[in-house]
Amino acid sequence: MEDIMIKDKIITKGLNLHYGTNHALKDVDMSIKEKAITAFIGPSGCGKSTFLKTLNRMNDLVPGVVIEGSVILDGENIYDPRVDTTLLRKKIGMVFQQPNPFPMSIYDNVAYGPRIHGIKSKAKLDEIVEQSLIGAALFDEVKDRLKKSALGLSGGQQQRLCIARALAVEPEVLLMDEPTSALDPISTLKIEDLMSELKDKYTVAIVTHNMQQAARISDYTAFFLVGEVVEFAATDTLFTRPVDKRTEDYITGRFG
Ligand SMILES: Nc1ncnc2c1ncn2[C@@H]1O[C@H](COP(=O)(O)OP(=O)(O)OP(=O)(O)O)[C@@H](O)[C@H]1O
Repeated sequence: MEDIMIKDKIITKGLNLHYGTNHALKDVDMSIKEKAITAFIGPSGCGKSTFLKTLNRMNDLVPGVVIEGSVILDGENIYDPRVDTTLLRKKIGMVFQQPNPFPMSIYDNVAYGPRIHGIKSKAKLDEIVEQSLIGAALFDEVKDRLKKSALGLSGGQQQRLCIARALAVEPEVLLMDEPTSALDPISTLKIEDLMSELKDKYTVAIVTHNMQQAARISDYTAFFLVGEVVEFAATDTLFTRPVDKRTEDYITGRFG
């Protein structure tokens, strides 16, 4: 019942991706619900990151890549040649495994995207920076040193800064590729808490190696195996009553 009422933000249909001769995604059909967290799990090399990156066309520039099928965002195929990828990536932001702040001040990191999109007013930028840092649960820790280098922050703070940087251009979807795998347990918990807050406003998709993390924070989970989605369900269902034997073997730690 619940599934019917929640809107699909992104739908993939018959999505295939080849890196040269490597068929990395095989006929992936999936729906990513609006304002929910969807997690992608599965053993190393099964295509989780590749799938995540197809959702904002980050694989386009990989030499030899061939992508077939469609990725429908709010009813429109993002692989339509008329789509402006800069605007697409404004709408669908991304956070990577290693925090990657630019070598500039905390303020300038967050203001970077809005400036590129033409915002010049200092008052407006000040407001965006503050709101984005608040949104990323970082403001209180950095409000007295906004002009200091972002590289002086801890790893966990840097990752929240990267989230603030993504939020600053007002995205609708946030893609996160193992955002906590380089962080200590306390920073990880902070990011997990933050993600639960973010889903009130944003659609979130996360790749994680950590099944407990997927079980803790996500609403839906997809289990990938060698480029295929073996099972996709509400997280509670997938972890307690998996339908496919391979899902059961994976979540009970029999392989992976
Ligand atoms: N840029 C690339 N060029 C060529 N092959 C690639 C590229 N990126 C990934 N692959 C291959 O595509 C397959 C899927 O990789 P992908 O990184 O999506 O898996 P993953 O499930 O995210 O793995 P991991 O959990 O180890 O990050 C692998 O066989 C990988 O070697």
